[in-house]
Amino acid sequence: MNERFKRIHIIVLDSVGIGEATDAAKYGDEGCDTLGHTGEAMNGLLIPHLAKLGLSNIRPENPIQGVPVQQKPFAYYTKMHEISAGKDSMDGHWEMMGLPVTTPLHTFPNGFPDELIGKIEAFSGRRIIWNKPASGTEIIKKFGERQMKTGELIVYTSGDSVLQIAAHEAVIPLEELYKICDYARKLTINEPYHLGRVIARPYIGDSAPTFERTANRRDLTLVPPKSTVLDFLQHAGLDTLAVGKINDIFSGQGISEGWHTISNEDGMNHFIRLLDRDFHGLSFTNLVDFDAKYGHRRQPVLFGRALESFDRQLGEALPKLNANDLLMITADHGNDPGFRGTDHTREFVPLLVYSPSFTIGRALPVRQTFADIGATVAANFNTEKPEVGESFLNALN
Ligand SMILES: O=P(O)(O)O[C@H]1O[C@H](CO)[C@@H](O)[C@H]1O
Ligand SMILES: [Mn+2]
Ligand SMILES: [Mn+2]
Repeated sequence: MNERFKRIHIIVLDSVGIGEATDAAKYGDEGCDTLGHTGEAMNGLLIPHLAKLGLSNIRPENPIQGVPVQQKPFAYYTKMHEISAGKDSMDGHWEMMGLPVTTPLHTFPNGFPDELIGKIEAFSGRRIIWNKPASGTEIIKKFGERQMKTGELIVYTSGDSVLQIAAHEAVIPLEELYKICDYARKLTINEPYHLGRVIARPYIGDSAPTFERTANRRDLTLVPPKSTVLDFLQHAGLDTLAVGKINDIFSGQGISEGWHTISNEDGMNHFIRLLDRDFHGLSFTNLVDFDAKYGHRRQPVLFGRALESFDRQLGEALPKLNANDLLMITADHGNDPGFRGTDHTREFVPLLVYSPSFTIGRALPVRQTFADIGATVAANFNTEKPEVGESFLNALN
């Protein structure tokens, strides 16, 4: 096979956007800027490896605080528009793999219809409480102790297309929670629901102040309705290795091996171990703590510290890359911890593209869709091409 890189690695910094998208107003998100506001809250971010790759070069007119614009960046750098009709993880990741989500998924700002709730109650034999938007950590503080007594299911949603069920692990065993979520998933695939995800949200603890969500979270997405670049790679006999929630996001489609992780640190350790493995194809890693632990919680300083920790681990990973490796660092949407509300924000996402085979990095034109990533991967491995997306492989010298 005549290919440029033997291994391509994509790392998705979940929700690390780089400033409002041109269509941010449509989402009520004017003024959002995840990286900018995080840099300000930190009085400067200490992320020397991302800096050297050229993170601030993406917007030299408004550099991220603490991240100097480089004279000689190591990576090709740019930002990407999202064309999907939503700003959730599924939209972002599917689009990266050549399948933008053009029919908007439905959201339920007033809660789910009685018909659906009734069916889940009948199936589970448990009553449902709340059934409105909420922050997941707040809702277990509010209703967790009650759930421990009654065994009711806490159902909540958000600005995303999600139905989430919070359940204390000692009251509603994991296996039972997963079964209920599976059932809810089947009911909500088609119209009138067309829901992006059902998420199992288990937690532990004795009382409200000690409640803690566990890594047994499971995201049940939709099966991609068409093949993605992951499928094309798999059909071509290449490895498609998924770290973190990638496997869930694609419902396992086109993924040869997948591993759940418990934290960003665990995800990066896993990625670093994969670099020691002689595989042929794609590694695809999602680091969700930025989003789940800090973005939705609107904690800019903790968000910033998580970026600094990531950067330290990136420093361990970079020397393990060789000339046959291509690394792309990007994000799936924004989630500005300095913004109002608790939802994702419609932003440009950064794209840093690095290989030790490059002599120097340069600016790439702003990408019109995240699908350019998938198109580039497909071009590199000479597989079937996605319908959407333009490869930038030839721009990399
Ligand atoms: O508040 P928590 O439970 O973290 O939920 C958040 O996580 C969901 C999935 O990313 C989002 O839709 C938002 O609701
Ligand atoms: Mn996400
Ligand atoms: Mn999120």
